[in-house]
Amino acid sequence: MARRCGLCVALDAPDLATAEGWARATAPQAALLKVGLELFSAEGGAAVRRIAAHGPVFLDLKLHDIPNTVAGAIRALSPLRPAWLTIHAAGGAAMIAAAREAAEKAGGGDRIRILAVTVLTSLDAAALAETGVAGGPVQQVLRLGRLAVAAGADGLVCSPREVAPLRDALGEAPALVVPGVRPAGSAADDQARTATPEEMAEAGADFVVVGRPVTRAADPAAAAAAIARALAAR
Ligand SMILES: O=C(O)c1cc(=O)[nH]c(=O)n1[C@@H]1O[C@H](COP(=O)(O)O)[C@@H](O)[C@H]1O
Repeated sequence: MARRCGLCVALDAPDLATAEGWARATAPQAALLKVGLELFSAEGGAAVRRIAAHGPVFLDLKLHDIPNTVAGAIRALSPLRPAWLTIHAAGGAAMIAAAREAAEKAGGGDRIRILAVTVLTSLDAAALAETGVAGGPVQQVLRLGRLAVAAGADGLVCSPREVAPLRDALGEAPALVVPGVRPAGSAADDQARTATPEEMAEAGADFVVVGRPVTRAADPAAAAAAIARALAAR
């Protein structure tokens, strides 16, 4: 049976008023609302608290540091109660395990779920090779995905192209969260590994993350509704 795939709207705004306007417009279509580095850097924890009034929050800070520092950051963030929080899988098994432990200690039944970012969707094979990683994105995503799930990550962030290989390798349990999704005809922007919502339909993702195609549309509510319809029509 096909999984339900929800829309996560990336609220990448320079201020809370703009982000909250997008949240209000898109919340009826959105399974998650994402507060990322730009909004959090501008507005701090107030952004998470305010956006949480419109729907479950995915706090995307992509933590990447030594285990003790990441665990401390998660303790400090835990009063904000985001549903999901990102760390970088490249931080290694000990860092991922420390993140999971900190999330468990911080919180009851609705603890923060840890998502490990594998290979950023803005990197193509050549850009990845420049960082010293040979073998291409799929191989590296599988390597980091296996490591992260074994170390305690609840889910993974990957590009549309790696969803099917990750499901084959890791089964149904880990949540797969997929940015880089672009409706047909919309600009790729700085994303390198993309697919349309329709192409995502059967691939087995739990959430697609979409920012600019929604937030820069003339009518963000209509753009979100169109993507939600495309995801549901599988
Ligand atoms: O962790 C993420 O959400 C993320 C990981 C990744 O590899 N690529 C990626 O684009 N993202 C985020 O997903 C969103 C994509 O936004 P748009 O490119 O505007 O749709 C941004 O908020 C990015 O920070």
